[in-house]
Amino acid sequence: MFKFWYKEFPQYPKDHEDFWRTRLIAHALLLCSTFFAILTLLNIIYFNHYDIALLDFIGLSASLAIYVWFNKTADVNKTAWLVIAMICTIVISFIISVNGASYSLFWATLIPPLAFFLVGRNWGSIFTAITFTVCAYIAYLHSQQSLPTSISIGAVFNIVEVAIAHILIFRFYEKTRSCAYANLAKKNQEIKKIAETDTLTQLYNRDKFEQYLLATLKTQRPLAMIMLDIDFFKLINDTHGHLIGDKALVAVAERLQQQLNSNAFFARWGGEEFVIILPEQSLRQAVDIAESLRNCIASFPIQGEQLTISLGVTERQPSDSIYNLIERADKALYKAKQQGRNRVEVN
Ligand SMILES: Nc1nc2c(ncn2[C@@H]2O[C@H](COP(=O)(O)OP(=O)(O)OP(=O)(O)O)[C@@H](O)[C@H]2O)c(=O)[nH]1
Repeated sequence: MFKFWYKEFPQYPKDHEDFWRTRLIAHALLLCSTFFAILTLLNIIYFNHYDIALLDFIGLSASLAIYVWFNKTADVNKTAWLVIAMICTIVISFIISVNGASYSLFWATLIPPLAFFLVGRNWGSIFTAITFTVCAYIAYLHSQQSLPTSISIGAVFNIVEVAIAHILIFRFYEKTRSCAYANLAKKNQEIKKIAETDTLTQLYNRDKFEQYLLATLKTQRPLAMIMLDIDFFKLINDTHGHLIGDKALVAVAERLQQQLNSNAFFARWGGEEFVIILPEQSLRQAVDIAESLRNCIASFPIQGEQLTISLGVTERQPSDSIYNLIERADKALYKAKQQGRNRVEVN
């Protein structure tokens, strides 16, 4: 039973902004259902108020239906709206049904924290204003009609002041919370980018490449891989120095990137070696792409030197692990180097 109510939503992990919202929705719906179930039974068995029992039963069915829908769709935003609308209706109808008895007005104080957290600061302000306006209006009617449980006109002003204070405090609180989450999400994005990017070329780095390849291999879809290396790169460093060598590496990476289409996953393997994953491509197609890459480097000088690259190509076999695949591409590259460089070889 509790597993059902406290279902984990994998799309909202602990560091996700909506993690605690999913918890609050589950708790609110659990409380509403329990509350309505008890009231339905009490009204049938103890008070014999069948019409009120029917309303409570409708409340019970609504909270259960919302929960089932929430479990199915995991749509936090829409469910948050349904929950806050339901709870506001319950609170307002309770206040009206007991003709604004002073104890009932305290229940209105539940609305600001719930509404601000569930539907944000603008709608939170509106829900709070509506609920407290109803309270103030009822208090005002009492003062006009001089009912036995009459609330003074001063109480009306107090309710309005409390409403404004609630709105201001909860707006501030909600703004602080949402800004903190937005900053955290931005920083997490930046850290993720740094962790997966090669600082020199701005391509993906080897860690990211291995993660990507591992995930792609799990899909059982065809793919081809190219491993390439700049020929005699040591000479560039020795002749022009490492800074020019760095510039040449960046220029090679940019030129190759321009040649590849957006489906290709291009990463720096390390040093002057690069790797490319070509999803949904056969060996034949990958060899054509490798030839076009070889050509685009060999056609124009870079940093005043005519560079060339050697490339090894392989395609995925059904039983491949990440290591088999890399090993075959590496062997093909070794063959290209052995056979004279500036060429494409297959394994
Ligand atoms: N400038 C610069 N050089 C690098 C970088 N990473 C590796 N290298 C250099 O790349 C060179 C690679 O040399 P080798 O492994 O001997 O290979 P090569 O000279 O390219 O010869 P072949 O691969 O056999 O064609 C070394 O001089 C490394 O210092 C880098 O980030 N920047």
